[in-house]
Amino acid sequence: MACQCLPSPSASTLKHNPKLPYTSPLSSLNSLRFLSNTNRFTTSLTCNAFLGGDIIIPENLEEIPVLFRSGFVQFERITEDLSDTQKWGFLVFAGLIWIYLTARPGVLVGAIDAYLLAPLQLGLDSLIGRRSLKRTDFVIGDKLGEGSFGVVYSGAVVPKNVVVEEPRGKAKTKKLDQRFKQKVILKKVKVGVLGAEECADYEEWFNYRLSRAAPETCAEFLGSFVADKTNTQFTKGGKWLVWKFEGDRSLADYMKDRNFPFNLESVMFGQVLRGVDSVKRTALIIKQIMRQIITSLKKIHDTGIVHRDVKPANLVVTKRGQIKLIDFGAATDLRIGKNYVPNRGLLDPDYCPPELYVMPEETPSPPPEPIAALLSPILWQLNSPDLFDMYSAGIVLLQMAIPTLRSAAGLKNFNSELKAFKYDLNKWREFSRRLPDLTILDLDSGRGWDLATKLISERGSLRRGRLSAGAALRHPYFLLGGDQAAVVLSKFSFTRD
Ligand SMILES: Nc1ncnc2c1ncn2[C@@H]1O[C@H](COP(=O)(O)OP(=O)(O)OP(=O)(O)O)[C@@H](O)[C@H]1O
Repeated sequence: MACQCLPSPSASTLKHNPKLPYTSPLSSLNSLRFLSNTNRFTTSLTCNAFLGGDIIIPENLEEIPVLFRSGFVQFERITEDLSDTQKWGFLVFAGLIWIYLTARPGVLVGAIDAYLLAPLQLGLDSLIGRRSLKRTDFVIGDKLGEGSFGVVYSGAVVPKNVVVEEPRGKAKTKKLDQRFKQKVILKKVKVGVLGAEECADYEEWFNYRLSRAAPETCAEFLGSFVADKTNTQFTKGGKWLVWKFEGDRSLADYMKDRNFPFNLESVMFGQVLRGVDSVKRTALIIKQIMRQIITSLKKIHDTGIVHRDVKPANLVVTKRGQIKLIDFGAATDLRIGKNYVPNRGLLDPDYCPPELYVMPEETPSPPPEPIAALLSPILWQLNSPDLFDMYSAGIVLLQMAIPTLRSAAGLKNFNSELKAFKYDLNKWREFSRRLPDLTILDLDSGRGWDLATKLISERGSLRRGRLSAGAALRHPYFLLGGDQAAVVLSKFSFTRD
């Protein structure tokens, strides 16, 4: 029961000697040894830290948890020939290495993901046939959009018992009928466009990576295929990426509606918020949307990924009121330097922060992946690349809260004024000629406005100067969780308006 360095007073001694627990940190720690087997072990180590004495070997190793026990025995074996000072030096060094490897963006977790989880995912996907999608598995519906490297279509999975006729003549797409239940989104990668295939490969890589690291933040990725023949829809050799259909409309679509944000109220909260005035309802809906956006950004930033194209058109709203990030074609993984090309700014100018790039322009091209990964915590600490997305999130907040900024022209005017005021939002407020309606942001002593000023700003000489996603979620704006309460209440309510 006892360890070698300390006398071991029995529990009753401690009880009958009122002085003992208070006489010294050592004796109080000593008394803790009786609380549990685990405590006995860890406390013995700790009290020696107070004493600067020997590392102790508990007499009864059976009584400490297996993991600790084997670690302890290993440690003793390795450090057998070292002096006490060297042993402590060794421990401190190991602690620092641990802190470094687990600091953002997570070298250790990244290595586990790259060398263990990714091959495992590949193996499992191959087993269940997810990596062997083919052209005939899908029907293509309407065109939804077109970006620089791909054209996006709605579509559906062809059920096993259904035979689909190929569209003839000019009818390039099919109307999706009742037979096709499982809706999907397909992105056709442009053939013959410089860099298109490379961008598509990156987008695929990011989708697989996020499906392991933070699946709830983005649209579910189903995989890719290469067309095996040419017809009205397909070009032989052309690549297609496929996602689960997550929702009819993006946040941009909802914001175009004059009824915004009330058109999202039932989606977000399951019902119309009764007994709350319209200004407060507006504020609650916007807060819930912002909370979801910033929570997702925190999760992807924790894995070292910066999205670089955060905007309402890239946020899909699901039927259950979840906001999902899409379009990772411009994303970069700064843990290993994936899709990071110095001097390449890719973002929509309306949402782009003044620094234009995630890293300072003088940052060199990344070294080979393992070395880049080892250096990434330093790079991340020095440059905080995640703050790039936080600026865009700030613009989304302003657009939702200030109706005149929701139109393309209104946003452009705002951006040129802000630039003239050197990205100082308070100056813009004071001197803007357009007298913006800031009612929503000024509620609760201006918490929303305060958050906006801390997201929309220059980076400053230390390259901080803006709130990270984690810090933003701790901002007083989010601390009053009325929106969260409404979400929780909606889960208990069965009435839907
Ligand atoms: N998983 C999804 N579920 C529902 N809708 C989606 C999904 N993915 C994309 N969309 C819809 O398709 C549109 C285009 O998608 P996406 O932004 O990925 O394409 P893009 O070619 O990169 O377009 P752009 O460059 O113009 O943003 C989105 O605005 C959205 O409306």
